[in-house]
Amino acid sequence: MVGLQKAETSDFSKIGTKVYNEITHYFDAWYVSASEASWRIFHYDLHTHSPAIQRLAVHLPGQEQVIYSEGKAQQALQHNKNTTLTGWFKIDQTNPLARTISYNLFPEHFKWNQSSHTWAPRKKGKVIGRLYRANPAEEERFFLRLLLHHCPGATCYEDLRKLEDGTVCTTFIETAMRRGFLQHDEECVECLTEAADIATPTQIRLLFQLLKSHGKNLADFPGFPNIDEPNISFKSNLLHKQCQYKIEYQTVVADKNESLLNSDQHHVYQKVVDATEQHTNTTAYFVEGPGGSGKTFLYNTILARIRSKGEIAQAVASSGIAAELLNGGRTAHSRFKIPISISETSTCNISRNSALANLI
Ligand SMILES: Nc1ncnc2c1ncn2[C@@H]1O[C@H](COP(=O)(O)OP(=O)(O)OP(=O)(O)O)[C@@H](O)[C@H]1O
Repeated sequence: MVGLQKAETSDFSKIGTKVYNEITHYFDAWYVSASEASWRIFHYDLHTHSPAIQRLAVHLPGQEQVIYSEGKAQQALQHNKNTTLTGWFKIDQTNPLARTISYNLFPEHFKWNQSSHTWAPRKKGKVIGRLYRANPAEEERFFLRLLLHHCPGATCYEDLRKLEDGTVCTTFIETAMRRGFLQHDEECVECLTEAADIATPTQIRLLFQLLKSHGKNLADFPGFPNIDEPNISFKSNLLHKQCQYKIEYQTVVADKNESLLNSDQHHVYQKVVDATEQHTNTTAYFVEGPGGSGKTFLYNTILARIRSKGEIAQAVASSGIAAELLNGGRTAHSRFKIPISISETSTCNISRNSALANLI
C-alpha cells in the first residue's frame, strides 16, 4: 500500500521568519493515493498487533514510576498502586499456580487488570509478556531483570536474592553470579545479539566500549567477528548499501526490460550505457517526453544494467514522489546534501573524508 505522501508546496525560505505549523502544513498538502483511499473507505485495519503484548515493569525496590499532579506528590505516594511487578509478588503470596510461573511468562496465564492493578487467572485470549529493557550499565536493575526470567514464585525482592540453600545475597548481581547465570557470559552474548537487532548504532558503540573497559573483545564470544583483524575492510554504510544489489537479479531485470524498450527508449538507453562504460565520459543527457511515455521505465532499465555489472548507479530526483519511482531512488537534496536556500556561493555540504564523499 502506498502510504501518505506529502506534496511540498510551501516557501521554505520563510521558515524561521514566521510561525511554521508543520502539522497544518502536512494536512493542507496531504496527497492520498488511490490504494490508501480505498483502504480507508473499506475501514481496513491500519495496523494490527498479534498476539497482544503485556509490558512488564522492572524496577528496584521503591523505584517504581509514580505519576502525580503538581503539589500532590505526598498524596500520590500514599495511594501508590501496584505495578505489574509488585502485583506479581502479591499474587504469588496467595496463589499456588502463580508461584510456578516466572514473571516473563506470567501474562500467558494471568491477566493484568488495569483499573484494580491486580493479576487474575486468564480465561481467554493469547497475550505474551515482555519485560522493559535494562541496560547492563544499570547493573542492579539489569540483573534483577535477569533473575525475573529464571526465578518463579518470588513473593518479594528478598525471595529473588535467595539461593537454593536459603542464603539471602545482598545484591542481585551477587545472586546472579552465585546461581551460575553468568558462568559462560551467555547473558553478554544474548545482550549483544539483542542489541544487534534493536539497538541504535550509538547504543552498540556504548556496549562495545563497555566490553573493552572489561578487557574483552567481540572475538571472546563465540559467533561474533574479531574486528581487530588487520586485513578486514570496512565499507561505509552508504557504500555497503550500494553494493547490496544482487547482480543475478539486476541482470534478469535489465535483460527483460531491455527487450521491451521501444526504438526511442532504446536509442537513449544505448547512448547512456555506452557512456557509462567509458569512465572518463562526463556527458549529461536530458530525456524529455510527455507523461506516461516511459521515461521512468527507461531510467530503471539503465539503473539495472549498470548495477548488473556490479557498478554503482545513484538514482536521484528533485522530489520525493519522483524519487520513489526510481529503484533505490533518493531526492537529490538528501543524497548530495544540497542546501534548501541557495545563493550563488552555495555548495553541497559534503566533508572531504566523509562516507558520502567516498561514495561519490
Ligand atoms: N517499453 C515499455 N514496455 C512496457 N511497458 C512500458 C514501456 N515503457 C513504459 N512502460 C510502462 O508504461 C507506464 C508509464 O511509463 P513511465 O511511468 O515510465 O512513464 P513516465 O514517462 O515516467 O511518466 P511520468 O512523466 O508521468 O512520470 C508504466 O507502467 C511503464 O511500466
